[in-house]
Amino acid sequence: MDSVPSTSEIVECTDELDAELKMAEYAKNHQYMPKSGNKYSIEDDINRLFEAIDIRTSSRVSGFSSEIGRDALRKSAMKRPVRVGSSQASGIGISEPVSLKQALRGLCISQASEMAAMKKRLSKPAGSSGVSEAGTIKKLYRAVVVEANGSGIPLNKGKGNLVEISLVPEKIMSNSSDKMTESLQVPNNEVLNQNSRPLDNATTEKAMITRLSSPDQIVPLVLESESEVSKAELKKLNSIDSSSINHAAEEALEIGCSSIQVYVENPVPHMEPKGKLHAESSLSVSGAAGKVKSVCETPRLIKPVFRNKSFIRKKAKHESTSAVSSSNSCNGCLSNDLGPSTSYSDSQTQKHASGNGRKENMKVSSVSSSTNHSIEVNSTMEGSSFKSTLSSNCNNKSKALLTKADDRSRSREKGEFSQSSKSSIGEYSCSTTTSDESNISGSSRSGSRPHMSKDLRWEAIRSIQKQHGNLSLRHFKLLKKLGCGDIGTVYLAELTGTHCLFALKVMDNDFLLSRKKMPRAQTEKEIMQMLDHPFLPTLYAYFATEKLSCLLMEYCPGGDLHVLRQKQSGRSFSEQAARFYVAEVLLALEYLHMLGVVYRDLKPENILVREDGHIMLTDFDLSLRCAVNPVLLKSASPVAEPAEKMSSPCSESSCIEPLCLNPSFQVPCFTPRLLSLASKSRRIKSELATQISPMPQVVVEPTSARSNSFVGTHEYLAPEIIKGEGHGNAVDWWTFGIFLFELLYGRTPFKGSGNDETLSNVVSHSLRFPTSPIVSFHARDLIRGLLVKEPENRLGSVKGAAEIKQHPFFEGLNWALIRCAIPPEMPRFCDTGICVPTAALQKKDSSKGEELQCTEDHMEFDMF
Ligand SMILES: Nc1ncnc2c1ncn2[C@@H]1O[C@H](COP(=O)(O)OP(=O)(O)OP(=O)(O)O)[C@@H](O)[C@H]1O
Repeated sequence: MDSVPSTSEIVECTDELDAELKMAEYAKNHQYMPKSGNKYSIEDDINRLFEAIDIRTSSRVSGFSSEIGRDALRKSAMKRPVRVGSSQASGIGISEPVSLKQALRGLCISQASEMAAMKKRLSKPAGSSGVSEAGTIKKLYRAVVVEANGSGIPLNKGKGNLVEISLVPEKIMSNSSDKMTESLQVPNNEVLNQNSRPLDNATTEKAMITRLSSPDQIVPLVLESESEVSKAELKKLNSIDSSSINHAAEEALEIGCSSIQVYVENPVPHMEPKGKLHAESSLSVSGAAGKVKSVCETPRLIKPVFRNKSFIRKKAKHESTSAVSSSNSCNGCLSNDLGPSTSYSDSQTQKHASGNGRKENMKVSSVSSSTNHSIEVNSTMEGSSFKSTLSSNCNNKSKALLTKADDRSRSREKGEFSQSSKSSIGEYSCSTTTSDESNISGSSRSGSRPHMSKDLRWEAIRSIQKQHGNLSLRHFKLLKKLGCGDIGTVYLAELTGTHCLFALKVMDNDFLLSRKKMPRAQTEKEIMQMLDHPFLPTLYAYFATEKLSCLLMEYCPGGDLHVLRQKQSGRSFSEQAARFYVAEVLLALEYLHMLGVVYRDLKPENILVREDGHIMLTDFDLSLRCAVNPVLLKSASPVAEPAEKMSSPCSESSCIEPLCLNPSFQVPCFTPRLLSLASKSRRIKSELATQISPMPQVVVEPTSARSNSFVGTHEYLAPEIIKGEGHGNAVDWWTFGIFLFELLYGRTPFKGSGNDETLSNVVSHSLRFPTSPIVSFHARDLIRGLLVKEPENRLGSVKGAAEIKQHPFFEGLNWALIRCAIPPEMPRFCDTGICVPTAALQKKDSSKGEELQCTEDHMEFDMF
């Protein structure tokens, strides 16, 4: 296991750069030194940033410099490439031959601006805001520096109005391993009837959260020794705060779990299988069904509106969105119906004919499930996890579905619903790079999450906080169970009185502690706190009681890609559809890598489909946190960039077609079209490339991250993980290759008859493509590049996502606007049962009787 330095390292081997840097250094020393102690100009900042990313020196300097200003700059520089990456992702790369300094200025200018703004704020008299100077500095410092105090406790406990900026984690999570013998389970059937049981404490019934004990569930195991998980970890988990992330431990004691209000009918009989876990609960899950009338309104696509719009049920005032700004659109307040709007109009979506205030009954039935097991090498455990279910919200009537978690039941749903035998290997050991578990830079404040800043759910949360203080479980109505994973159960929850819907992940602290899964829960929480990306979930709040820890997340109603794939003809996606999904996943992975997160558990089951048809990559408890350092590389393949640009079908600079690449330099767009032959095209591209000075490329990939953990999913495990050779970021590119393969061919390439055979195949079998369906050369070529067994030769291992994005398979794709592209498929709520005619539904229900019976044999209850 290699150790990874936590320092920034910029690699640039050209003399030109040396000269530039020397010039910058000279300029810094002779001209740009600030005249006074605190009067810095932007130019100064730029030069300081030069210094901060100095190739030679920074590589030798500790990443934890005690010199705050320098450290902040370095971290800013580290953060900066995230934006650069975004811009690359947006196809807004530097396209003209400019000097290195110009290029770096371009890269650093906003950093400098930020610094200038900060300094301005710093120079503000402390008294003006009533805050001490020290406090102000502390806040500002916090805003740009990832804390590494090891405690996980931010300097400011989120009480101020500090806008925090998520930055790159400096260190990897501490070595930890999970040896689990049991996982959370789910109830088979539950009915949460809002209507018949009005929300008040008098009528609140206890709900039970059950855990199934599925023989198929294999649990994460411990490969490496780990320090004992203790109460201290729980404390740490709960101690992290940020504005709307509430720490309600104290409050929890006050309110207890009885504050969870769930309306149920006919509680499920208490089953007590072997290895059961019992606990008194304040939640109850019922097996009987209330009924929800539902009207399916097929989504009418006018213009894709990105996120936010459908999880708030209250009628909202119109908010227009444009293609470009749609990601910020908040169409959140909808009707009083349960669930999201089905209209995709950018301007009229919020006008939902809802049954104003009318309460609905929900019928929760098991329809779809997918296995998503965790595996442990040294020990196995029973259990199973759930796949997403869809609670739909067609205008007046809705029927929510509940998935259940038994493999046997899944197998019986074959043909119609998802069935996945893929299991996540959850060994949680560790890594290499120095890690500071307290590096939590994220904040749940909407202000620090630009792409979600207009989301009305933030407002709803704030309003509750204003009225009641901290957010806690008592503020939510749990509408139905969405699924159950290794570390928690996810519910569809409504913030009472706001009509805002969320996915609420509830974790049992005792369970986490006893199963040594607390580190996983903490990892997930810490990672989610950092996220602010259209294809990654937003964490609205975290709160905890003595018994429970809760993550309040964005609700994603469209099921997962595994389920969706099963529904395709031939059980595989068309190439166009696959390209769309993998492209969005690629952007999500790129972003995660920039944050120092190696995802490690990519598979269709972990990719949820939003209401708008775009994806959301979830599940970070097996991810690896590590140091990531911006690296400046001189382009080794000057052809690549121009090639991408040459591939554009359109030269209109104003073109905003998502699938149209907008060339940023003047090349006649017809040229490559006229020279359609590949060889001619390549030659032209090559010639053009020589006319363009290749620019150094900033790469922000955790290329040196190493871990020996045995983590992943059998069919998706990279050879280096299986061989125990230690792994790094390249594992995500391997899994990305398997993922693309599965989407296109409907199966994974190395699957054997059993897990052992699968692992053996991964290591020793060469890649073979099925003859059917027909898949293009480019797609196969990309898969081939990704499924290279030696990680160092694998596509993406050096330059990360940037390398992969340049592959011809993605030719013509506008990365910047893919979030506005029309998805291959819009979630059809009917598919999940919401609009299924009664007769059909009854048929489904009766067909599930046997399955439920089987499931119950392995059911155990864990009452929170
Ligand atoms: N934000 C969400 N919106 C809708 N459904 C969700 C959301 N998050 C999770 N789910 C559903 O809940 C299920 C359980 O999720 P969870 O993340 O707890 O477990 P998992 O995905 O099985 O992974 P793991 O066991 O590794 O934690 C998922 O499979 C998914 O179906």
